[in-house]
This record gives sequence, structure tokens and C-alpha cells, in this order.
Amino acid sequence: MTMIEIRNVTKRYGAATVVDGVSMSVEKGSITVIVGTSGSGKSTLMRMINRLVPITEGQIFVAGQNVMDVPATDLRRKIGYAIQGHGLFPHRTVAQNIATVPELLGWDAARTAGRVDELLGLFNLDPSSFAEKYPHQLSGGQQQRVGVARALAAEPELLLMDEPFGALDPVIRGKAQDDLLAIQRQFGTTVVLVTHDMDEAFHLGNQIAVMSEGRLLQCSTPEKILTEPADPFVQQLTGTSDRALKLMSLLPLKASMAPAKTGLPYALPQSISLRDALAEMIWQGVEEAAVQDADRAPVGSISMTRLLELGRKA
Ligand SMILES: Nc1ncnc2c1ncn2[C@@H]1O[C@H](COP(=O)(O)OP(=O)(O)OP(=O)(O)O)[C@@H](O)[C@H]1O
Repeated sequence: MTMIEIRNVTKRYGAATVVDGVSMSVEKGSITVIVGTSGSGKSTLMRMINRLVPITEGQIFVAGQNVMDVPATDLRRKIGYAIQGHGLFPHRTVAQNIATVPELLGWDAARTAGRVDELLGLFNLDPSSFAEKYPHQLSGGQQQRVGVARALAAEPELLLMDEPFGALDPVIRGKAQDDLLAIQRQFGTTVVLVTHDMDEAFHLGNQIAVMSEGRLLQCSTPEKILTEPADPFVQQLTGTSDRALKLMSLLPLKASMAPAKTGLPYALPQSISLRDALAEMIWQGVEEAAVQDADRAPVGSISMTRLLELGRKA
């Protein structure tokens, strides 16, 4: 099912066309990541979805409804929005920040309080110590989690995120990405996220949209972006030095293993990617490894030769 349909959308500021005839669609329950150089129109495209930026030409449909037919305030209450620097209200506690949209929507106090506690729990922020704190009493990573929790508070089907993890250091950033993936799977939320970080795009995206100078150059799966770049710019942006490893990080070991064998000296879990399997086999110094399921039962095997073949350009 389609959650967002963008039809030939253009944005102009005076004579400058900053988004130029973009068409794309986003499946319900998926994550679409928009990447591109600075000033390529990523944020503008995303902000037209919730009408923070007026559309000059074209149409955007969310859940089948033309966004122009929905009052802008209703649309923004329905669509979660998280930005870099999280935009928390400094004079409201963590609980009050998260409760903002449920209160605007008129939820009763018990339902709002229950949702605040649920979200704090999901983001590993113990309600008894965090609910009454103010934003300045939190670390950057904690503030960022509250920002995403606030965007999710009213159970939006759609969440727009503009560089949400941009200000975080790499370790906390990885954790924040994994939290987002877990929560997105649990709620089935559709996510559109803007980032500068290609690793983030490959880690999170079911679909990657590449923009340059207002135009959408390609919108496809991460695998296709790597193996069939539509344009030299796409190829350059995804980086050529580690594309074999990027591709392998997208491929699950489970889908590529050979039949099980006995007597192999080392075993890997089938849930990991080919990239992680390769790294582990280099580290362990083994040419071939058994593959096990979650109960440690043997389900297959993988050899170094096969792994190297799988990382090759098709
Ligand atoms: N309100 C505005 N008035 C005039 N020009 C604008 C306005 N907002 C954005 N622009 C211009 O539109 C272009 C696209 O901006 P946008 O913020 O969408 O880019 P971006 O790809 O998100 O960039 P970045 O990665 O740097 O955030 C830029 O050239 C910007 O200067």
C-alpha cells in the first residue's frame, strides 16, 4: 500500500527552482532516506509533505488524500516531525514535551500519561528519573531520544525526520539508528528521513532517494543504488572505495549459505550480514564456517571463496 505519493512536485523561490518536478512514492511501513549534496532540496521536498513549505506545482497525497485538502494544522498533528537539534521546548519537562501533540488532540490525561511512560520505556529513559527533568538537564543523546519520542507521541502513521541524528557522536548515533529501526518495526510507522550520511542511508533505508540541484536522480532500493546507479553523481555519492562491503552489508548470510557440513571449526549465526560474516572469518582465520540458527542448530555453511564471489559486481 502506498503511504505517500509525490506527483511532479516543484518548489520555486522567485526565479530559483529548488525542487524540480520530483515524483516518487513511499510504501506504508517502509523507511525512505533522502540523500544529496547540501542545498539540493532534500528538506524542502520533505517539508512540502506536511505543508511546512507551500507546494508551487504538483501534488502530494498522504494515505490517498491530497495534502492541500487537509487543514495544515490537522496534517501536522497527524504526521510526526523530528529535526536535528530536536527543537524541545526548554520550559516544558520531558513528559510535557512528549505530551504536546496528544494534548492538542484532546487525549484524556490518563491516555496521554500512559503513552508518555510507554515511549520513555521504549527509548530506555526511566520515567521515574526522566519524566520531570527539563531538556537542559539531559545529554545531547537523551534530548534527541525525547525529540523522536515526542514526534511519535500521537501514534502517527507517518514520521518525517530531518537530520535527526546529525548532532550525535558516532557511537550514540548507531544506537539511535537501531532504536529507530526497532520502534519503527514495532509500530509499523512509515518514515521519511533526510541525511548527509550515506552509511546511515544504507543502514536504515528500504528505499534511497538521491537528489541533486532540486532533481531526483534515482529512487530505488539500496542494492540497486549501489549496483545500478542511474547517474555518475549517484555512483560518486555512494562512494566507490567500499561499495563491495556496503553491498555485502545489505545481504543476509541466511540467503547466501551453502548446505550444512560437519566438522567445520567455527560457527556464525545466520542472522548476520555477509559483511559481518567476512569480518568474523578474517578475524578468526577460517576459510569455511558453519552457519547456525537462533537455537544453534546447523543450517548451512559459508566459505571465504563464496563470500568473495558474493561481494563482486554482478
Ligand atoms: N525560504 C527560502 N527562501 C529562499 N530560498 C530558500 C528557502 N528555503 C530554502 N531555500 C533554498 O532552497 C535550496 C534547497 O534548500 P534545502 O534546505 O531544501 O536543501 P537541503 O538539501 O535540505 O540542504 P542541507 O543538506 O544543506 O540542509 C537552497 O538553495 C536554499 O538556499
